[in-house]
Amino acid sequence: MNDILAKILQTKKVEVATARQMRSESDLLREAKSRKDVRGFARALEERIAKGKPGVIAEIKKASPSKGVIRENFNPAEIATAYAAHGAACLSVLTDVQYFQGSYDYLRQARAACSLPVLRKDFMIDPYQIIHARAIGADCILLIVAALSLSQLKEFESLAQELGMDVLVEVHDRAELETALQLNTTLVGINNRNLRTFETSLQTTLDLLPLIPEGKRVVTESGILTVDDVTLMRENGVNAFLVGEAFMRANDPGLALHELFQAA
Ligand SMILES: O=C(O)c1ccccc1NCC(=O)[C@H](O)[C@H](O)COP(=O)(O)O
Repeated sequence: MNDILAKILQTKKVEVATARQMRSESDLLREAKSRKDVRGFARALEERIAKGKPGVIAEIKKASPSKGVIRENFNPAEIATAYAAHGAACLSVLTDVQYFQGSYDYLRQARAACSLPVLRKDFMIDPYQIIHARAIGADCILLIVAALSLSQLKEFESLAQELGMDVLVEVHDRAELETALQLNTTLVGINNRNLRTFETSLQTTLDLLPLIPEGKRVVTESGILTVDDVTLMRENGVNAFLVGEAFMRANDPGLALHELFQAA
């Protein structure tokens, strides 16, 4: 097994320790709290879905551990503008540098280019990163159950919500889902990709769906590549999607979004 997740989490520890030396948490918190520009992430998804449309979280990702470099011609502001013009509800921007070739600046640039709410897609292991997410403009953070204890999940969720952000809690199996359901957030991401083996199957979403209570919003994540994939999910009552690679490989990511979801 290639335990990339363990390696990523180790890198994050070093990253956070270094960042703390450069800037204190209390200083960063002042900046995060002074921003009054949170955009409602969950609300934007719900508004689309209430109109009978799919709620698409369109991802901006240059590279990934499973695929290497996905997109050479990479301009986050242009991509964000194209996604917004073609009906995305929200954006997801990878900010991890080492494994995804992401950047905080990419998040800033994408958010400044449109009015969509933005998910900071990263590996949260420390409150410092959550405060930092808001300081750079994020409207939502990702909490990966496989990476955190229940007490960390609850602490990080509270902090994010205090700062006005939404939380997308991500699971891959039944045990993780049981943990995730102990949080307040309505947004439950089912990652079809096993983060340790990279194996991706939409069956993961279909298997966990019946275990999700009313009031939660399921977001199917990873491996949505074709119109048939979207149709399968919609037929099973899944209305929120997080899609990266299918758009990032296209010449025109906005057009790719339109083509993938126009019939849905
Ligand atoms: O994408 C990877 O290789 C990966 C490896 C390890 C941890 C996370 C990883 N990806 C993050 C994601 O969850 C995806 O970027 C996101 O769900 C979109 O997936 P896709 O549409 O398949 O690009």
